[in-house]
Amino acid sequence: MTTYFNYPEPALQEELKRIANRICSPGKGILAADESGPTMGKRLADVGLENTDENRRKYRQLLFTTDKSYSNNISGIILFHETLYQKADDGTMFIKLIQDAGILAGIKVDKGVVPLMGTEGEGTTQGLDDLNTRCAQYKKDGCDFAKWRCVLKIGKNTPSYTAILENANVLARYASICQMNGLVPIVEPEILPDGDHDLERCQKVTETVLSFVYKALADHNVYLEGTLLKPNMCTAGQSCAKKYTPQEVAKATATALSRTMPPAVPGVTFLSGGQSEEEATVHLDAINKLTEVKKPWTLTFSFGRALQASVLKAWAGKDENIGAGQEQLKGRAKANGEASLGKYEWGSWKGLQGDQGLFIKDHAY
Ligand SMILES: O=P(O)(O)OC[C@H]1O[C@](O)(COP(=O)(O)O)[C@@H](O)[C@@H]1O
Repeated sequence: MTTYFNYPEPALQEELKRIANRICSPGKGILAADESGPTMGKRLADVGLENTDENRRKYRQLLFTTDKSYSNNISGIILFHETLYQKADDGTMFIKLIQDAGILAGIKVDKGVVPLMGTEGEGTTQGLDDLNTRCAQYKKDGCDFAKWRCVLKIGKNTPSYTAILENANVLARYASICQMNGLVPIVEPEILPDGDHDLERCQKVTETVLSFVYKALADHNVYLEGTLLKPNMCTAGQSCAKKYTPQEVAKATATALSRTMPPAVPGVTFLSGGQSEEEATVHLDAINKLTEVKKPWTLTFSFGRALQASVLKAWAGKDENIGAGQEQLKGRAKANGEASLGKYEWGSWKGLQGDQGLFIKDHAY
């Protein structure tokens, strides 16, 4: 084994670091609006709408025509391929609306989860084959960062060594291809909340998974200052009888990160993973308020469901409700922005969806 390797050229390092640090601007986080077609179909069905191109476009238009003040709390938006090339009613490209609001555009580049043979229902994420070409095009088309999601399951025998190793490696390979093309990779090894495991088990699995991820990133010469991590918060399984306080969740989460994640990484952008909107905000706030564990990174949000559930409910597919939906987006984004600074007053913005859980069983895809 040789220990010789190169980091990216200085100009590329600067570019990647600049993007990652901008996403981590104080009081800001990411709106994950990158739901794939089938996932968006479920969201639209919840408000009685058909999963058509036009309904998806109209919903995303609502998000991106929110008045620019939402950029006080949103530094980046993750898009799905289709959305990147869609336009508003007046012909303006969505990506232009996003950039004009001072927000960075990101793109989901994975192509979904496929089964891993010989495992107990585990999977890996595909999409590497043409990734280099796609990343080069996305950069040209205005994207500054990318996202790739892997899923791991907690069970008696899972996650298996096979799944942990394979998912860490595919994330590292994805990250290196993104960086070669000037895109900051958001590395997302999501440990699903399904199951009756307790908080400690989730913390231990998170520590193991993240230690493999950072070993793989090192093995692939990934430039850590130009990456972001999108992990699950450490919570007990959805069907665990024992309930934990936000402070306990915060301590488990911060401890798991402090044991595995290098300080060179600028930030953590948590996924919401089926928590209610308010629960995800309170947990993020508790993590930032915690003082007893070292946290040398920005700790913020990259929520999908927990930023959009109230928006969808307020909109309900009706033009006259567009403004009401946008108010929900601004309110929740502001609450999460405060939480990313540890300054959220719990319960001060319940939104329409508030405490209602957003859990989807086996949310592989
Ligand atoms: O199943 P899909 O369509 O890939 O969506 C998965 C979703 O999971 C996320 O990674 C995290 O979303 P949540 O915050 O709702 O857990 C989103 O970015 C993405 O939209």
